[in-house]
Amino acid sequence: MEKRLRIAVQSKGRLYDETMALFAEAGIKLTAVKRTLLVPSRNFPVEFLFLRDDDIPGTVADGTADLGIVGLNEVLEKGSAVDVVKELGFSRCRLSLAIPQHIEYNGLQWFNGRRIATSYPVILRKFLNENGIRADIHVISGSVEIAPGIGLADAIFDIVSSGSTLVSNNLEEVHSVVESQAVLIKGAGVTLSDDKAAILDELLFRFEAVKAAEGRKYILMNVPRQKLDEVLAILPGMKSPTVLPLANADWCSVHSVLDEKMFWQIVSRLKSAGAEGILALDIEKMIL
Ligand SMILES: Nc1ncnc2c1ncn2[C@@H]1O[C@H](COP(=O)(O)OP(=O)(O)OP(=O)(O)O)[C@@H](O)[C@H]1O
Ligand SMILES: O=P(O)(O)OC[C@H]1O[C@H](OP(=O)(O)OP(=O)(O)O)[C@H](O)[C@@H]1O
Ligand SMILES: [Mg+2]
Repeated sequence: MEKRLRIAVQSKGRLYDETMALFAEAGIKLTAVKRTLLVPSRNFPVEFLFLRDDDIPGTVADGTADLGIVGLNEVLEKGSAVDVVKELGFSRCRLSLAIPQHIEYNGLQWFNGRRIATSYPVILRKFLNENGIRADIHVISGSVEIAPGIGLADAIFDIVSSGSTLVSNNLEEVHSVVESQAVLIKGAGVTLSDDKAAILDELLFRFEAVKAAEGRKYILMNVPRQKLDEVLAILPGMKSPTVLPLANADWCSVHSVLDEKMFWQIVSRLKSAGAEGILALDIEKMIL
């Protein structure tokens, strides 16, 4: 039987969409089986094991899945024997301590003797121990941010991203403990078979190509030959911009790749230097 790399992914929730989008951009398609736990790809030797995110680190650690995609926060909380193979750059958030607004906060000592509600007791306990804080940890599995408002706790330790959940619950972030993002994990110290290692290499190669293209634009413009040097001096090309002749010999077409942010910084300079018909196109993949 053909070897497939088994990857545990979240079945639904915040990680699901971006995880599936990453595989789609990497050209990896699923067979159209809905509501199945184990779904093979129809064009790449992987199969997806759809799970709740809490179960992903353990499933990878015990070898049921070869790889997993999960938030680093869950990896740290579960303490499972897994290694991070690659940081994937999405679902960025942090685990932070937050207290009711308008409380006079005098630093971490404030937490001494307080009750802190959280779904991440392991990470919190470790942090408190390291900082010599003795506090009560009250474990709840969801809606942590309402705990202070209903008198269940004095403070919370929870996921923060934009901070809007805290604001709408009259809470203030006072200390960020862990930065998290989605990560690709494998069993700690596990050596994959040659077949599976080759599939993982190809997967990582494709993820790199997708990532390299993110935030980059392919730009094209028409430039009078006389102004070519001036325009080229403005462009920070990957290596060197491509210059192509046009039907009108006085003009040429200049192509380059640049950061989207950079595009806005230089577009008016390119125009003033004589460039016309400037186009900026999305890049789907980029192999460096
Ligand atoms: N607001 C946010 N912004 C960015 N990333 C987030 C945010 N909230 C959570 N995450 C990340 O996404 C992961 C999954 O969040 P989600 O809310 O889907 O988890 P869940 O409710 O525990 O899901 P499951 O049903 O699979 O157990 C979190 O562990 C965290 O890494
Ligand atoms: O800082 P913010 O941008 O507001 O994000 C933080 C919130 O996002 C997550 O909840 P989510 O929205 O996934 O809802 P949930 O409580 O159902 O998990 C997390 O549990 C926080 O409450
Ligand atoms: Mg969960």
